[in-house]
Amino acid sequence: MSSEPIFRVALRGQTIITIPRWNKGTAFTMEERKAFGLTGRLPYRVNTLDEQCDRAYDQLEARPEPLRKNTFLQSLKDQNWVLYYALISRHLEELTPIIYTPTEAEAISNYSHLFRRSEGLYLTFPQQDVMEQDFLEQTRGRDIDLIVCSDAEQILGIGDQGVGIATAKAAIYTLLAGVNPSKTLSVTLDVGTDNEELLNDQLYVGWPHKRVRGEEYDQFIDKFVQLVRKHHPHCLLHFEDFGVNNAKRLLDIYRDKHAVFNDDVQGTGAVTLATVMAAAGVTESTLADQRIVIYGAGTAGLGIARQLRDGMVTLDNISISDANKRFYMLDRFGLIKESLGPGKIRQGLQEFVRPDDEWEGAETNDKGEIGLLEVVRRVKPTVLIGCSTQAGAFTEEVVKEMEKGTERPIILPLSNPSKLHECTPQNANDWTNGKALLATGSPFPPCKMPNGKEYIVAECNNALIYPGLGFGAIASKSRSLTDTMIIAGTRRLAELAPALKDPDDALLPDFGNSPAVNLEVAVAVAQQAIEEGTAGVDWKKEEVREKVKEMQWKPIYGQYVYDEDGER
Ligand SMILES: NC(=O)c1ccc[n+]([C@@H]2O[C@H](COP(=O)([O-])OP(=O)(O)OC[C@H]3O[C@@H](n4cnc5c(N)ncnc54)[C@H](O)[C@@H]3O)[C@@H](O)[C@H]2O)c1
Ligand SMILES: O=C(O)C[C@H](O)C(=O)O
Ligand SMILES: [Mg+2]
Repeated sequence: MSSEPIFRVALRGQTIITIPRWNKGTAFTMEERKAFGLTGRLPYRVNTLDEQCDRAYDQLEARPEPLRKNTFLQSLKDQNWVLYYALISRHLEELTPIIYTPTEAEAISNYSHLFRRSEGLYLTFPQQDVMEQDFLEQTRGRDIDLIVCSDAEQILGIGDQGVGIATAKAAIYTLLAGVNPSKTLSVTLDVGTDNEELLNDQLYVGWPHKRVRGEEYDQFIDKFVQLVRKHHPHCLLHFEDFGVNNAKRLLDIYRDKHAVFNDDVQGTGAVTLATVMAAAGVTESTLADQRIVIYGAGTAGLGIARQLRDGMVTLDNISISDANKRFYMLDRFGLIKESLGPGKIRQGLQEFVRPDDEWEGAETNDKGEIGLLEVVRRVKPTVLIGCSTQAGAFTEEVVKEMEKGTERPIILPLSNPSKLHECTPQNANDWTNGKALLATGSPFPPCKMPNGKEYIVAECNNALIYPGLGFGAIASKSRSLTDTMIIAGTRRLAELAPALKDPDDALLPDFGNSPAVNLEVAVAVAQQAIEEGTAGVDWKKEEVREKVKEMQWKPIYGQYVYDEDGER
């Protein structure tokens, strides 16, 4: 007996082949073609999904530039979801960087010029009087598990792009965790842009207006969040690439009221904690043993600091104030120290401010600021993390200075896309004679070690964990995604680090294994949710894995039966 799922579908003819959720193209069987009025709409030959993947892959390979591949895959997604996800799943390591980081950054910065077809929901500030109608137009009667939203103010490291990103992040949830794409919604919250180039571009498709800020902005966001809460109280609401003054602030406002998740704060914090845990395993030290310098104290920098700090408190049993002392944060005014004053010390950073007397006699610039080299010289960090968007900030001098103070420097240049990395892994490897333990935000090829061997550079990108964190919460019908659920997922990821078996191996599992890794994370998160009473299911601990697996959407077609009362 076939285990193929059966779908009862109420659409026929031209309609069914133009809806990507239902379209099978040449894979509609002869029986389906007859039942759905398709015999004359398709050429004779019935293809398997494998054959369709081979054809699409050949077409893709005919396009040499990554951006053209991205455009091709975008149109495939507009035509046929199963084929799109099946194709990418079969070439995961090659094609994830095409639909996601780093190529997606290029696609987003060219969004208005590459624009072909709209995707998801666009909520625009001047049209907010019809926000609820627009929202219901796309969600009425739908069972929504996940909403990914962005106001596109700080897209990766490329800044204010007006519109973009939410759709790529949602696709990764499906690809790597198995979130059903028909139960997701990507939302662009268009509140304008301060990007002059876009404002002056006749072809810019977003609202050509300066960004709305302050109370008006907050009211707009609140109106949207209240709609989500009213119509889909159980869905996970994922915030992506909001600006530094909004990301953490909005998370704090809404996290007690709904299951919300900020990927740049929490996802980045989690994947970085797992990486540092694995590196500490290699150096046979604890988290609390580390001296950590974070260069770039914005959304990601603060999220990482807090997550690593909470990791020390939970896993190493030290007090919060002791843990805070392990951190040295730098931003555009150099080291974050007391005398910078509140104007330069952002909300949330107070816990990590260094006392001035600790820095007496330090080398400063003419404004009294203490730079990275001096901090590294004095602190002798064991961990150096970059999330500053400043390409090349980890210079040879800085890295060599770090190497003098620690045997295995843990260096994580996390700024995306690739061209914004604080240093290349190969440079860090060369400058430390192969001693550095490395992970980067975007994919990089392996480093050549001085002994001729290759060192695999782990990809410390939140995509290795956020799909699993989110799916764990969705599957267990959790009312919130708590810090303890995030720690549970992070610990599971850290346990899977290849470096724990072989210290010369990568600090994180390979991206090619990311679906299996995200499943492990989702199971750990769901188990934790059940244990702490956040979950809305009453599964026994030992059945969680099977239940989570059963809920995963897979890119296979299934069999269609025509039914007037069926799905649309
Ligand atoms: N690897 C990942 O998973 C991951 C996740 C999130 C963000 N990121 C990357 O991290 C970078 C920052 O993202 P964000 O959302 O935190 O942006 P952000 O704008 O909130 O933070 C960037 C910070 O860097 C600071 N900065 C700018 N110039 C500096 C300088 N010369 N010296 C020191 N600090 C400087 C800014 O003042 C700001 O505080 C981006 O490139 C983003 O792609 C990576
Ligand atoms: O999008 C990514 O690749 C990771 C992260 O969310 C970022 O903003 O850089
Ligand atoms: Mg992001």
